[in-house]
Parts: sequence; C-alpha cells; structure tokens
Amino acid sequence: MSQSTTTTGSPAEANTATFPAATVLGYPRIGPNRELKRALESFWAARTDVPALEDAAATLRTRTRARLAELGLARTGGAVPEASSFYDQVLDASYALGALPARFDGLAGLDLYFAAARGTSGDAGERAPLEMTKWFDTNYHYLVPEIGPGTTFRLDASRFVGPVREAAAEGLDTRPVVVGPVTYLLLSKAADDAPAGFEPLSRLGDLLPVYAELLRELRAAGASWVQLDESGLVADHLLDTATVSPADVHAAVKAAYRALATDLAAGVDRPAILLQASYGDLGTAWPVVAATDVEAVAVDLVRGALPAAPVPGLETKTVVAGVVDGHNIWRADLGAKADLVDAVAAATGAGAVAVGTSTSLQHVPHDVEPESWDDGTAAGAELDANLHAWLAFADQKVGEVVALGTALTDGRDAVADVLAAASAAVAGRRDAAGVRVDAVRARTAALQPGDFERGAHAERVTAQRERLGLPALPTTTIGSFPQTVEIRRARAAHARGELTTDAYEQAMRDEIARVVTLQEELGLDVLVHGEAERNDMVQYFAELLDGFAVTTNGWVQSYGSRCTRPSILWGDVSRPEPMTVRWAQYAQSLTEKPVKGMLTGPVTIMAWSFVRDDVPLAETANQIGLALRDEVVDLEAAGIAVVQVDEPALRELLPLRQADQAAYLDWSVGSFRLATAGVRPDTQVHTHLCYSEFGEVIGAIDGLDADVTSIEAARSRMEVVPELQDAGFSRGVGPGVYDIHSPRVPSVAEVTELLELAVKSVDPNLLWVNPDCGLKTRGYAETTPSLAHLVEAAHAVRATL
Ligand SMILES: CN1c2c(nc(N)[nH]c2=O)NC[C@@H]1CNc1ccc(C(=O)N[C@@H](CCC(=O)N[C@@H](CCC(=O)N[C@@H](CCC(=O)O)C(=O)O)C(=O)O)C(=O)O)cc1
Ligand SMILES: N[C@@H](CCS)C(=O)O
Ligand SMILES: [Zn+2]
Repeated sequence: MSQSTTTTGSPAEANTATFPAATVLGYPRIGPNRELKRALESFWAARTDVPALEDAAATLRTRTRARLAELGLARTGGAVPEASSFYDQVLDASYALGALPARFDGLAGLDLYFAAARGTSGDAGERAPLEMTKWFDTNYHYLVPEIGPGTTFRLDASRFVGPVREAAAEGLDTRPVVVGPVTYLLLSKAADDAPAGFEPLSRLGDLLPVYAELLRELRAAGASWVQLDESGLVADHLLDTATVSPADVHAAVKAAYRALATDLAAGVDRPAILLQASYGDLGTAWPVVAATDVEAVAVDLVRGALPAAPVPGLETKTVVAGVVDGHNIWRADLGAKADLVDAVAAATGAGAVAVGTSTSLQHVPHDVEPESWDDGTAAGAELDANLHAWLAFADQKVGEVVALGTALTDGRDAVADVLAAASAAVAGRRDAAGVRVDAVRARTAALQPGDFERGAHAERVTAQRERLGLPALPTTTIGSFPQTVEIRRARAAHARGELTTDAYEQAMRDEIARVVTLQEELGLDVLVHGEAERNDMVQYFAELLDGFAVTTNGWVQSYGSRCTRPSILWGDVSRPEPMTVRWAQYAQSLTEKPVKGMLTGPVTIMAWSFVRDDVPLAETANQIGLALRDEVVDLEAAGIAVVQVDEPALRELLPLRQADQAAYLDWSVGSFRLATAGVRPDTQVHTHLCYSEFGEVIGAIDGLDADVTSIEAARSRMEVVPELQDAGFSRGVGPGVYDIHSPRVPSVAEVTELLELAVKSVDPNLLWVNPDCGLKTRGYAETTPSLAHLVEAAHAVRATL
C-alpha cells in the first residue's frame, strides 16, 4: 500500500490518479457573513441585476478556494473541492442535465434556475417550484427532480465548467462536486404524468451519455479530479421497495461506472473519479464500488464501518477515509482518528489511503474563532474557554484533515503537538461542569411507564369538545406569522444593546396584539400568538434551556438563501424557568377564542441542533422531554386549552438503514409522549409535521398520541390523508391546504377542492383546516388573502356537511 501524496504540475495538465493526502468533501457555501444570502435576496428583490449576483458568487468562490489553500489543502491534484451553488446541488445537476420539467420550458439561464427553485407567478406566469425535501438525515433541503418517461436530457455544463476555469486562472486545480447519476435518479420523484409504478432509475441508460459528456467537458476545462456524490448507496429510505431493491441500485452503480469510468479513459476523456458515499455505512455496497474502475472512493467512517475483510478491487484505488465528522461540530480526538486512518489500508485492502471528512462541510458553520460565549460572568468565561477548545467548525475541520494527512505522509511526530492538544480538549470536555448534572440524570432515571401515558383518547375527545366548543372543520394556522423586517430589526437592535429589553418586549407584545386582531378579523377558530419573539423555533428554546449554547454567526444553509444557527447541545438539559407562558397568556388575554400554546418538540430540538456525542440520544431526548413537560403543564395552569408541540423533524432523524429505525422510533415517540402526557384530558395536544414524506412513519405519528396532527399535504394533493386513514389513524388531522413556500395566493376554489378531497377520506369530525406550515417566511401581502381564502373555503365545505 502506498500513502497518498500531493501532486505537482500545472493545473491544466495535471491528471494523475494519485489522490492528495487530505481533502474535505465540500465546504459551507453561504459565505462567512452570509454573502450569498444577501446577494440572492437583493437579486430576487430586483435591487441588483444578474452581473452583480454573478460577481458576488464568483468573489465568494475565489475566497473559498483561497481559504481552503490557506488552511493547508493542496492547490493542485484536486484537493480543493468546487462545491459552490446558487441554491442547491441537486438543482445544479437538474439544470446541467437539462432535466427540468416542461412547465419551465421557454426560460433559460438564471431565470430558469430560480423559477425551478422558487416558482413564478403573476406576469411571469404561474409555475409551481420543484418540491423541496430533506437531504439524507440533515436539515438541508434539496429540490426534488421530476423525472418521467418523456424527460429529455441535454447538457449545459456551464455552471460546473466556469468555476473550474476560474480556479485554473488562479493557479488552482479544483475538484468539481456533482451529484452522481444513480443518486440523482434515486433522489428524483416520478413526474406527475408518469404511468403508475414508473421508476426514475429506469432512465439511467438515457442519463449516462449526458454525464459522460459532462465529464469530458470538465476534463477539457482542466479538472484532474471530479467528485461524484453517490450517497444514495447508504440510504434505504430512497428506495421505493415496491420498485427498487438494493440489488437494483447495485446493478445501476455497476452500469453507471462502467459507462463513466471504464468506457471513458482517465486523463483523456475524463478526470479521475472520486466516488463519494456519505451519511452512513456502505454495507453490502463495498464490493460494488470496489468493482468499478473509479480511481478513489470516499467513505463515511463516522457513521459507517470498515468492511469485515479486504475488498477485491480496492487495491487499485485510493480510499478517502472520512474520519472527521462533517455533520457535527465536536473537535475530533485526533489520536484516535489517526489510529482509524492507519487501520484503513489493512481493513479495506486499498492501494492508497487519504484523509477526508465524512460528509460535505455544508452542514457546519464556517469558523469557531469569531464566536464568543462569554456573557461577562465567571460561568460565561468558563463556557467561552471550554467551547472554543471543544468545537471544530468547517475551518477547524479542514485543519484536522490536514493534520491527519500530515500524520499519514510524514508520521505522527510531525504533528505531535496538534494531536496532544486535541486529546487534552477531549478530556477537558468529558470532565467539565454542566456536562453531567446529577439532578437531571436522577429525574430521567426515575421515569416510569405511566409518565408516557395520557389516558383514553375517547375520554379526551369528549372533554375537549365540551371545553372548546369548536365548529366542524375548525380553522387554525401552524404558529408563526410573518417575521417582518421591523421584528428582525428590533431583535437585532436589542441584541446590540440599542433597544432596551422593555422596549423590545413591548414591540413584541404590540405585534402579538396585531396578529390576534388579524386572526379574529379573518374568522379563524383557534388562534396563535404568531411567534414574533422567536428568532428560530429551536434556537429560541436553546437560549432558554440549560445545557445549550447558541452562536452569533454560526449560520448553516437550510435551503436556498434560508439559514439557521444550529444550537450546541453540550450538557445535561433542564429548564431554569417557564419559557413561553407569559407570551401565550398575553395573547389569550386579548381574545375569547382559544390561543394555542406553541412549543418545539424534543426530536426537532435535537435534529436542528448540534447534539452531544457522549450520551445516547434517547437520554438527551428524555431530558428535553421533561423540560417541555414542565412547560406544557405550566401553560395548562395559565389557562391555555390547546398546546401544540411541533415535531417537523420526526422523519428527518429516522436512521437511513431500516435495521436501526425501530429503536429510534421508540425513543423519539417516547420523548414526545413524555413532553405531552402531563396534562388533563380536556387540554388538547396538537402536533405539526412538515418538510418530509411521512409515509414511512405513519405508525409513529399515531404513536405520538396527539389529539390533532397538522401535516404538510398541499403539494402532494392530500396524498397523506388516505395513507393515514388506511393505517387506522382516528385522531384529528389538519392536512395543509396551501403551500406556504411560495408567495402564490391560493384561490378559494383551489382550497375548496383540496378540502373536498380530504373530506372524502377523513371523517369531517376529525378534519382541521390549516396551511402546510408556519408563515414566518412569508409577507402579509400574501398571508392575509391566503388565510381569508382558507377561511372562506372552510365555511363553504362546512356548509355542505
Ligand atoms: C421550519 N424550518 C426550520 C428548520 N430549521 C430550523 N432551525 N428552524 C426552522 O424554522 N428546518 C426546516 C424548516 C425550513 N428551514 C428554514 C430555515 C430557516 C428559515 C429562516 O427563515 N431563516 C432566517 C433566519 C432566522 C433567524 O435566525 N432570524 C434571526 C436573525 C435574523 C437576521 O438575519 N438578522 C439580521 C439583522 C436584521 C436587521 O437588522 O434588519 C442579521 O443578523 O444580520 C432573528 O429573527 O432574530 C433567514 O433569514 O435565513 C426558515 C426555514
Ligand atoms: N410553529 C412553527 C412550525 C414550523 S415547522 C411555525 O409555525 O413556524
Ligand atoms: Zn412546519
């Protein structure tokens, strides 16, 4: 076995199958100060034009390449990935392959690209955007390709080739990252006009010539390596078991890489290929990738394992050992990681080994350095020092792979002090105050089965009907109302110390009063306070719970220009004091109608935070469940009759391999029940699910034992409703009747049609009327008429019952 070394030579000429010693599979692309977000939003608001947007994106790409080289990745040999995107990497592939659906015909360039991402309306014509769904088990959302028997594929490589040439002009041989052909089709859905049972993977043969052409163009532009992301290989959830089996996927990989790796000559017709499989264990796919003629394979050794025995075929390849976690932010124990890297050659039989991240770094923020957790108290100073030592964001992770790469090529002595500092940080974290809190552990240890049970559902239905007296088809919203510029500005001014806490809270109360009045005017039945005071539905709670830290600039792209600052769950969790009660109570004081208390559930808080890796997830889930249980009970005591606990991420955390799913569903459902089982029968518990396909977890939704479940359904035209009924779901259900992701205002007729569809498969006594999700990303210009149409449609259908 030979260790990988970096190559030299001019970028345009370089094409060697020797992979550099260290790389990362991708890097955050929103910019260290969210430069891309700002450029996109200015462009969409017509404040800037295409050249300004292209300029901003090019500047960011140049900055990224320079930063990665400065942090120690080689400038040549394809060590630096080119993984930028204007919106989404799957959309980039759809655009390059010419695979966008016919409703976008007639558009070109960025007009086409953004129309597919965001839809168009008004003078631009009515076009629904591509559907958005979760990328593997992350909080990143990709745009789902729609593939049918008639989809044509035609290459436009410009958005991949341009950055390669741009990098070459800077003397840098960058490695473009493209979603691989098999994963692209696995991530696709059948186009609406496809016959029943049509499987996008059946189009592989037609897609491969276009990928081959793309590889040729990348090579011609000077790329010595290309990275093809075939993470679909690790994920059972992408398989529609009725039509595609793991064996079909393996056969597809074999065919794809025969066409792309074997039939095209490396260094002549194509760049060397790095086949990437992230987010899980390769399992039975090890021999499949080993048998291809790709030059390198990147595997996730954080989530996945080494094979049981060396795999024939790997002796001609580099295995890029993904030992640095791209999915979480804890500093690595580099000594242990170096041991793992050292084991890879013997375990896999690889011809060469290199070091990498387990996934793209798009899931972590840019840089720990600018953060401060010091609030001026002794505890703040201690946390500040601790977290700085414990954390690695993207830039620190690049440093980790570079150090491990040096250990591999030059021996550990060359980086002895880096390894020692990492070990000390890991030990310091294990022993720090707050990581383990005995009182919290005692409470979870004392839990009894009865703590997870609410009592008979039928009894609750009667008690709630009497208490709430709601009409048939009650109307409600999911919680948030538009987060206006004024609200965000007030919060930013408060954070900067330019607005007093009193003035800020008064501004939020004024907003709540406006939102309550609006809902009364619209005639909604169950009101919300609008969540104006929340920066984010997870971060808000993380700021109020012990055991979490939050960042000031740790932004991570969630979709398009939308970002979140995932909180850092570093210690045992408890609730020092009530969190939402005064806001809910204030809203309830303004109206006779019921106002829903609004909380985020344990699974979603965990899914959208960086979770600790030193205790089982189930323990943390119960800690958060207990903190929320206290809040739910306090809301009830404050006179709130309806409490909603959102779990939009229930499906997101579902393990990618079926074998692991039952245990997950057990603790995740349990933590929700723990959070909600402390209230009386006449208090109505709602939950809300969105951003995923829920077919696979229908049983778990029932297991939550919520009285009412609102669920995203508009874009799939209520598909989930019969699924729920078929599974024997007999609780209240609010399938979303309009898509909140688009500024389009649904007509009364459209909403009525969807409700009529729902009424066909749900007992009208169980049916609720609500949008798909919260309204925080929308403006009032579309929110007010959309809700007016929703109420009108509900009244119309109610009258027919
Ligand atoms: C519901 N979803 C959520 C997910 N994950 C979360 N953590 N939260 C979610 O709500 N995942 C699934 C879905 C879809 N995903 C998203 C993700 C992000 C957004 C979104 O709207 N993001 C906002 C930022 C929200 C926020 O943190 N707001 C803060 C800070 C606002 C800000 O940028 N302030 C400016 C200053 C403003 C001024 O002076 O005018 C600044 O700091 O520079 C706040 O409100 O205080 C985004 O803009 O990206 C939606 C769905
Ligand atoms: N209550 C939240 C749920 C979003 S998934 C909201 O309305 O924004
Ligand atoms: Zn939602």
